Amino acid sequence: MEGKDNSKPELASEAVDAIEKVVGTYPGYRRAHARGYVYKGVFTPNGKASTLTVAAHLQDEAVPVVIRFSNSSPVPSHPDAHSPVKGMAVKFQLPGGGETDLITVTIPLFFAKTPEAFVDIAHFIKTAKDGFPNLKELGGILLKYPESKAGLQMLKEMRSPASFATCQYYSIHAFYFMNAQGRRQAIKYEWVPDAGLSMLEKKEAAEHPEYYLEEEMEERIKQGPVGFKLNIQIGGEKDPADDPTIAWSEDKQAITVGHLLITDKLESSLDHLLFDPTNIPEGIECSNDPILHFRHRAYAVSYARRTHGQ
Ligand code: HEM
Repeated sequence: MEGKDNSKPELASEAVDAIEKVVGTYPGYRRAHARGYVYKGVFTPNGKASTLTVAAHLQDEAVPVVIRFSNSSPVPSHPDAHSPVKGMAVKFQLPGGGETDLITVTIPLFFAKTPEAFVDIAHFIKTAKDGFPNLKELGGILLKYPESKAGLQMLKEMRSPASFATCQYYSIHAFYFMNAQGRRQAIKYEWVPDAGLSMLEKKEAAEHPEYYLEEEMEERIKQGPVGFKLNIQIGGEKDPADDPTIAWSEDKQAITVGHLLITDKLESSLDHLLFDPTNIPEGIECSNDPILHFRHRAYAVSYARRTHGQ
């Protein structure tokens, strides 16, 4: 796939090495978002995306999905409250065969604009507490990468959620929808929880059991399926499609294109699934965001290591 990621081939391994250098190596685990729980469910599109894209899972047929909720920390034993940013990775089975992935997190911005900046920032981290970088140390980096300020500030202010089911999740990156006439439209994705938003104060989260989010989901699913709306934000002329450090203007209406129901937990958090943000079907294209394309390579490095006993 042609992308705007022109970074040197070895940078993907360097990025994963840099994470391992800060936090250590945990064989068999993902090098980021190490602790996660896998569920299954059904996604039902409502047809509203069909004028914008021919993507098969966004037409009118419900499709099976696998969902992995995760803590963003690269340390699998890290308590839930210590890594407030959460991930939601969804694998859709396409009608007619094949799969596509949509990976989202509870923060709308990323702190690095390029793969080189990500690796440089990772090298800048000299100490970590509980496996997490000391954000105060990152002050110097803002002089070099002023565009990182908004993302780092947001990271600092994040609170842990009451539940994986009470967060809004963002794709951060833009993608292009392509319709039957070949028209291209930049979009971003958001999962909006049926249960509404609910976050915990820092002190409150620290008083919860270490892995309260797994237990909470277990109880919640016993009461019935957990739902999310899939919304798309339509990019305007002033919304950059290739820069993950800049949020799109909030003033436009999101369009709901479908609904997800999560029904059951699947076995094993130490799963061998690979979610790849560039794994997209006909009718969707990656934007030129270099981080988006770089993730394809970095995730392959992490996947190869964790599935080969490293
Ligand atoms: C330079 C930028 C980034 C690097 C180097 C990076 C690195 C990684 C790595 C190594 C993994 C583990 C992959 C695996 O073993 O399967 C991972 C997982 C993940 N990343 Fe990133 N990441 C980056 C940016 C992002 C961004 C912008 C998002 C926002 C959506 C994101 C969200 C996630 C999520 C949700 C997972 C867990 C996926 C799963 O459940 O399998 N990452 N990342």
